[in-house]
Amino acid sequence: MKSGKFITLEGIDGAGKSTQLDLLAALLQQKGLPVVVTREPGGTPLGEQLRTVLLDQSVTMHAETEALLMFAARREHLDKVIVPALNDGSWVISDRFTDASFAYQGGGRGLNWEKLALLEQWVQDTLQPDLTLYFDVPVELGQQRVSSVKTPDRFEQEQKNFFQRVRVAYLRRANQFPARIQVIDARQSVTAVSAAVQQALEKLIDVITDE
Ligand SMILES: Nc1ncnc2c1ncn2[C@@H]1O[C@H](COP(=O)(O)OP(=O)(O)O)[C@@H](O)[C@H]1O
Ligand SMILES: Cc1cn([C@H]2C[C@H](O)[C@@H](COP(=O)(O)OP(=O)(O)O)O2)c(=O)[nH]c1=O
Repeated sequence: MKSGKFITLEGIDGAGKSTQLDLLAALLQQKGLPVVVTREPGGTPLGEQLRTVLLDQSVTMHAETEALLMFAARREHLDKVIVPALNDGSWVISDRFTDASFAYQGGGRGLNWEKLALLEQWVQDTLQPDLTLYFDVPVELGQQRVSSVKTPDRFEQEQKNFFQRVRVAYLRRANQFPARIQVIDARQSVTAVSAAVQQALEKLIDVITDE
C-alpha cells in the first residue's frame, strides 16, 4: 500500500526545475523525511538507456515511437523505483513525469491527446502524483537560460514555436487538474521560486496532517 508521497516537477527546458529539485530535496531531508530523487525519461538502468536514445540529436524517430518509448521507460520506472519507494513510505521527487508527455509529445509534436491518455491509463492505472509543480516561464527566458548551459539535446534544439506549443499544453494540463498541478511563476529569482515551492509543500503537508 502506498504510504509515501509523489511529487513531480515540470516545465519547459530552462524553467529552473533541476535547480528547484535540489532545493526541494534538501528541504524534505531537513524535515527528516525519507527522499528518493529520480527523473524521466530515466530513473532505471533500462530507462537511462532509453533516455540516451531519446535525447540523442543524431537519432530520428516517428513521434508515436517517441511517445511509446517515454511510456515504456515510465512503466519500468514505476515498477522498479516509484511504486516500491512509495510503498516504503518515501517521498519520491521526479524531475518530469507524464505531464511532460502531454506537453512535449502532445503539444510539441502534435500527437493525439486521447491516445496519450490511453497510454497514461495503461501505464499508471490510478496512480497520479500527489503534487505537481509546474514552473512557468516565457519561452524566450527558458531558451536564454538553457543556451548559457550546454550543447542542446534532441528536444532543446527545437525552435521557439515548438516550446510555445509545449507551454500551452502544460497550461492546458494545469487547467484540467488544478488540485494536483500548482503553477509557479518561474520568471522570479531562485529564492522567490523556492519560497513558492515551499508554500506548496506546506499545503500538501497540511492536507496529509488533516487526513
Ligand atoms: N529563477 C532563476 N533565475 C535565474 N536563473 C535561473 C533560475 N533558475 C535556474 N536558473 C539557471 O538557469 C539554468 C537552467 O536551470 P535548470 O534548473 O537546469 O533548468 P531546467 O532543469 O528546468 O532545464 C541554470 O544555469 C540555472 O542556474
Ligand atoms: C519525461 C519526458 C521528457 N521529455 C523531454 C523533455 C526534455 O527536453 C527531455 C529531457 O528532460 P530533462 O531531464 O529536463 O533534460 P535536461 O536534463 O537537459 O534539463 O525529455 C519528453 O519529451 N516527454 C516526456 O514524457
